[in-house]
Amino acid sequence: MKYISTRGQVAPIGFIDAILMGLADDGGLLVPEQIPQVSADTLAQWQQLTYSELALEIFSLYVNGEIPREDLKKLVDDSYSTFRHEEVTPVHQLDGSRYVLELFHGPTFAFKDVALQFLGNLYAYVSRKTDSIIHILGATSGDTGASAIEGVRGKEGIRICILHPHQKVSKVQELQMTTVDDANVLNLAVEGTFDDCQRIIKELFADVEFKHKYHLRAINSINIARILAQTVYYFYAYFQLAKQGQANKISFSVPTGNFGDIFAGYLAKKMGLPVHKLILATNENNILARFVQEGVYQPGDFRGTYSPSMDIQVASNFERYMFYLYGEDAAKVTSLMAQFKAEGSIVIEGDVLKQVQADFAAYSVENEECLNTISDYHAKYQYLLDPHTACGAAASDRLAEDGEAAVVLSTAHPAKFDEAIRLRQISQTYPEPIQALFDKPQFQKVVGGTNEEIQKQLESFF
Ligand SMILES: Cc1ncc(COP(=O)(O)O)c(C=O)c1O
Ligand SMILES: N[C@@H](CCOP(=O)(O)O)C(=O)O
Repeated sequence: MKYISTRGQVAPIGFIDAILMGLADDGGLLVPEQIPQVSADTLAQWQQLTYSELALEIFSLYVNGEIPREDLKKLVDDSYSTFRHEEVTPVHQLDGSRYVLELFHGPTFAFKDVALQFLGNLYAYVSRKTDSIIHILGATSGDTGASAIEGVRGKEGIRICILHPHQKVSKVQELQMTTVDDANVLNLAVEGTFDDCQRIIKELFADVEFKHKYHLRAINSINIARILAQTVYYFYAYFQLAKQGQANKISFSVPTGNFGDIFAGYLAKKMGLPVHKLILATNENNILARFVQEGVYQPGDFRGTYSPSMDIQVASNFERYMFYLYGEDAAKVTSLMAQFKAEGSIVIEGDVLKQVQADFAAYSVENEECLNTISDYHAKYQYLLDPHTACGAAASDRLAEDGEAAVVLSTAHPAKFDEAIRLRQISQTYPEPIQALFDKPQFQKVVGGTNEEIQKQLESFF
């Protein structure tokens, strides 16, 4: 298995090189040269596996022997032993057709832990085996940062710098990142939005000389390892429902911002997982929902919402989807991305738009509807949704079809977003690790949003 760039200007590289490269050196995103196909027989065999066993099988398809199987098994076992639930990502049934796939049982109470516990251990492994310097640079709207820091804090040979939008993440998210006192962690609070943070890091990664000089590595979903690790829970959830005889028509509703999580579902489907429908749920920052509905990909005005981790306009993984939508035509992707840079929009129509609408259904959830969904589910199912998951649930309810088993991906624990929950007079008890954060000192630098300023910070930290 080799990895190629969506822009076609990187010679095929192996798994470890792809992880280390992060953003492709030609500015594109890395994808597998061929998507491995999983047969019906293999699916049947995988159905009885534990989460870790399943992850090992799926990763093996992509690692292709570059990491000995026993080492890969240890990496996987170590990564998922930190989860509080023995099933890692359990499926919770709400009623006869509604399910919640709980992805928040990892150390930082968000779905990011599923991939970032693994990627943190993988980086430590690669650093030991290949003597590579690992200097991680990431951007976060709140969850990736906390989770990535947790994955590598205190690890020898690794340093991590995370940019987050100053005062635009929840209090718990901010505390999770900034109360970490390990010397290998630097938190920069940027005066701007998540899109500013993401643009800055992408521009720094695209400066290949700077990237190589400072050994910059990615932990965002531009790194293909993130996507691969996130495919596993789609398979796992499918198997849990199949055991209940619910495998005929399964839809997944995915709270979406950077398009990484739902792209992992798309990849799982391309591998052969029988997914009926992928529902793309956005908040009021609804560029992606508008794209699916109307074929226009064009950022609107930034909206601060109750689901701040999805307050994203320009979605990283959109480019990976374009690559497959246009039949793996790297030249077409390159020209579309150049057009987006120059004109600020991409418009598609006709059969291509029909294909998008066959691949995804989409719905954007307004602030009030998000809160209503939290109240409704709490009253009806005695189940507390976080506001991101509530967007997924609202979209799922809106687009559900008869005879469908509807799985909503629960991407965060409600305790991370108590600001929104309190607006509906619902009180919750914080889990102990979250409560403990409020007594700790914080470490962060507030910085302006210019590349030069960030570059200077990195030069003195790395
Ligand atoms: C809680 C939560 N839900 C949903 C999302 C959106 O996921 P993605 O960016 O992969 O689309 C994020 C951020 O990534 C998040 O932190
Ligand atoms: N919502 C994310 C934004 C970054 O997304 P990623 O999946 O590319 O890391 C966050 O919480 O930081």
